[in-house]
Amino acid sequence: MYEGVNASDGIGIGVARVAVEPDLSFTPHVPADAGDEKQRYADARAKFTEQTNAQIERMTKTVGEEAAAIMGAHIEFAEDEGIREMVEGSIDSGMCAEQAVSEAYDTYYNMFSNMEDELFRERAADVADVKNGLLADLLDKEVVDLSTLPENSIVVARELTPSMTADIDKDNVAGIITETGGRTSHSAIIARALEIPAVLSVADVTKNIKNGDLLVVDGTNGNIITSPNDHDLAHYRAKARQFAQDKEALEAYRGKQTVTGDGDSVLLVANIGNPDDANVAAEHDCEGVGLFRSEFLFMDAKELPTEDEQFAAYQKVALRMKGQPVIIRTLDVGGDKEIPYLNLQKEENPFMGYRAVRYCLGNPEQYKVQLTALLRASAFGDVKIMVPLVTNIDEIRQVRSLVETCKVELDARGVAYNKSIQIGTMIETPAASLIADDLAAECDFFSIGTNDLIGYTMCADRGNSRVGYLYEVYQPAVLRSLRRIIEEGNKANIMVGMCGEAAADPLLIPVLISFGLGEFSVSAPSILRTRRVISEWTKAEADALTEKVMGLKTSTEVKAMLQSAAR
Ligand SMILES: C=C(OP(=O)(O)O)C(=O)O
Repeated sequence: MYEGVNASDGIGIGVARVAVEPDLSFTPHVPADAGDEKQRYADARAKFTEQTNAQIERMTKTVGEEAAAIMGAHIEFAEDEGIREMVEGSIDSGMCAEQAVSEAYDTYYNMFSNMEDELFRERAADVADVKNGLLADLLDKEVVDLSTLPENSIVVARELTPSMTADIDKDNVAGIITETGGRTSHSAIIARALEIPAVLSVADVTKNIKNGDLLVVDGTNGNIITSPNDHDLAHYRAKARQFAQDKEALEAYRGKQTVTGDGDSVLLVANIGNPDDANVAAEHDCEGVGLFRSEFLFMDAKELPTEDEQFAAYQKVALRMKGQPVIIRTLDVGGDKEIPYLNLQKEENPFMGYRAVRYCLGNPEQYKVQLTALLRASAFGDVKIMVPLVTNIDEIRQVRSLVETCKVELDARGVAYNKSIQIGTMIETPAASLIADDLAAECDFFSIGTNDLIGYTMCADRGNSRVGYLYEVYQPAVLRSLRRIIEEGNKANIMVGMCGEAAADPLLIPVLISFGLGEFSVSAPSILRTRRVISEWTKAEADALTEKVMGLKTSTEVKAMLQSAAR
């Protein structure tokens, strides 16, 4: 049995599929027969093309034709006549197919990556992908394709990136295990959004678990059971049934208003990462979107999305939410979110570095493209702009000034937008918490990003399990910060929401009700459960518990008291 971070609830029983990069090393040799060697190369090309065509077909259904078309370039490079002649020439002169393919594609890779034109430079990545694909076929190595997994697969990976999950077939994935990441890492957020049980931060799991191993993933408790016996299987099957029944019982909260036990309304909205997630959120009965992580649009692209591309994505969400609020966070790049084509310098301490609003304000022309797209989308719904990683008033003022410039430009273009679009800030740094009173005077709303706020307050990385005992929302320092932010926002009469994962923590919800949180933004699958927990607490009960909790001195005491009070 392995223990890890319980990142996404539920029980998954299935067979391991270890998604590691295959070892594509080979020993160059002189083939006995050049004709046979050319045939191996031809077979590898045919197999690669067939696999890529199948992938294009699947992606067309899941992510649309445009995104799927990108894969077409892979077929072009696999079948390119110039490259083919080069490979076959090398085979004729005595090279094995692996070496001939490797050298030919390396030549093209170097040629593309040294070109002036950015578009051509980007082709270099396609060339490298095709080389690896052909080598994998020649060496008979399996590349795990997450879109074609057999039923009841448990994906075992070092980490789960947004691009890996772009075409994941969630119906066939029974569980996820990764070597890195905590409850608020992006692997965890993705797993919860897909409602796949997940256990993260299990060291060396890609080495210790083998393809085909039978596994149980207990995402609720953070356990992985290897080689389960009949007794284990019966036990976990019963737990899985119970989990499904509990989920079914939550259906009673569908279509209901979100109110506390004594009838006070709060807003219950969803966190999303792409426009299609808005459909999922609506299916889970959200009351709007409290956080659209726009950086996922940028991370899934090969170059900066244009104004029209961004507008189309934001407009889609605005239309889907039919007038309900849609808070879109501007590009939150940096830290753990890398966007290779932005070519950001490597930094000693990326979480403290040139990221999020700092990067955006440092690249105002690029930022204006996003702000303009957001303004245009505001003509189609209640779109609000949210700024990440704010630490001082100047940043909010500069964003406001850029938004005003974009408005003038849109007026000149005769394009419609909401003239009084709201601009708010994430509160996710201790600095923002300490100046929450001043920020409240300059912002239309707050949304507390507890994922980062906990990390920055406690100086503890959310993905580092060795400091996991510090990375706790129940730490008194964090709770005092939350109380202060909510109080200052409420004093200024602006909406105060929370889009960090803590908003869906059933133990913390009474404390948040007592502090006066007005909006809970949670992952789509957490919506009904959060509505139920909110309905279980009256303000007076929440206040009584919170008064006791705020008198405690340690996170352990706080958690124990909240657990003993849980309904
Ligand atoms: C919601 C947050 O942002 P991220 O996308 O970094 O988790 C947060 O920090 O709470």
